[in-house]
Amino acid sequence: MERNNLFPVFLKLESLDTLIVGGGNVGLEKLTAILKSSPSAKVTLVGRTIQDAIKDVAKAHPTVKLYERNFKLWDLWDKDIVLLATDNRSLHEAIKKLARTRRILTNVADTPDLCDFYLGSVVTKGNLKIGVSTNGKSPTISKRIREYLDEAIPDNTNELLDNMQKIRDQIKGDFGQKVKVLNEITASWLEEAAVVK
Ligand SMILES: C[C@@]1(CC(=O)O)C2=NC(=C\c3[nH]c(c(CCC(=O)O)c3CC(=O)O)Cc3[nH]c(c(CC(=O)O)c3CCC(=O)O)/C=C3\N/C(=C\2)[C@@H](CCC(=O)O)[C@]3(C)CC(=O)O)/[C@H]1CCC(=O)O
Ligand SMILES: NC(=O)c1ccc[n+]([C@@H]2O[C@H](COP(=O)([O-])OP(=O)(O)OC[C@H]3O[C@@H](n4cnc5c(N)ncnc54)[C@H](O)[C@@H]3O)[C@@H](O)[C@H]2O)c1
Repeated sequence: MERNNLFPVFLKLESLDTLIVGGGNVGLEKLTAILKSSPSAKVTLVGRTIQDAIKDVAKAHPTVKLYERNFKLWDLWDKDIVLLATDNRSLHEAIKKLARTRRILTNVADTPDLCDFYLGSVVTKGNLKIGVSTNGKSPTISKRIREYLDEAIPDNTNELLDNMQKIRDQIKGDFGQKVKVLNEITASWLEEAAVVK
């Protein structure tokens, strides 16, 4: 069976610098996806033209900066992550090459072959976050799995995490003992979840 070899990570976009090139529908989609998970992400968006909807989003998010002009080489200089969302494929190929020489991780809209990483569908319940990837096979199925998990995972999951954190801070003893206790008290949670299922 084929398998998904992508390595998932959860980025702290408040302390990284992200560049989006393109101020159209796809630029808006990428910006919205980022801010939904990370409302204080530091994002610079450069677009020859920028949709009003993007301008509205930027007004509500002070960490988003907009530049209504063509992409310039120096836009890459202080960036960690780049998302390309223009309607110009050869521009995307050229920027991707430049970004690679600077070791900047790049996502290229509609061009999985040029992507260093993909965005995923995201389920969030308080501190719990689940990222879904179909390896680029079907973004629609990613979305459906997100909807399924969103329904299936109880809204009070964050209380469970808060309680576990308290218990984790209170348990004394060596590391091995602590891990044993934490596993024992959560074993029943898994059984209960199985019963509900
Ligand atoms: C998760 C999400 C995040 C986001 O981007 O916001 C995302 N796509 C979403 C939705 C979505 N995108 C598209 C449709 C229309 C139906 C369809 O085409 O299938 C729908 C569904 C809808 O909107 O209902 C069009 C599309 N997308 C890609 C291509 C190109 C290609 O596959 O070649 C085309 C064809 C364009 C064309 O043909 O013109 C490629 C990618 N899209 C990915 C992510 C990456 C793989 C994720 C994975 O592994 O599953 C990857 C590889 C790159 C990337 O973008 O990082 C978001 C779900 C949000 C949610 O949870 O609601
Ligand atoms: N809109 C969608 O949902 C969708 C779906 C599938 C595929 N696509 C494809 O994705 C691409 C982008 O789609 P879109 O709807 O966002 O297009 P769009 O025309 O709305 O936006 C393109 C953006 O790129 C900007 N741009 C072009 N050249 C630039 C440059 N040199 N520097 C800076 N900005 C520049 C434009 O000013 C504009 O803001 C297209 O190739 C489209 O075919 C879009």
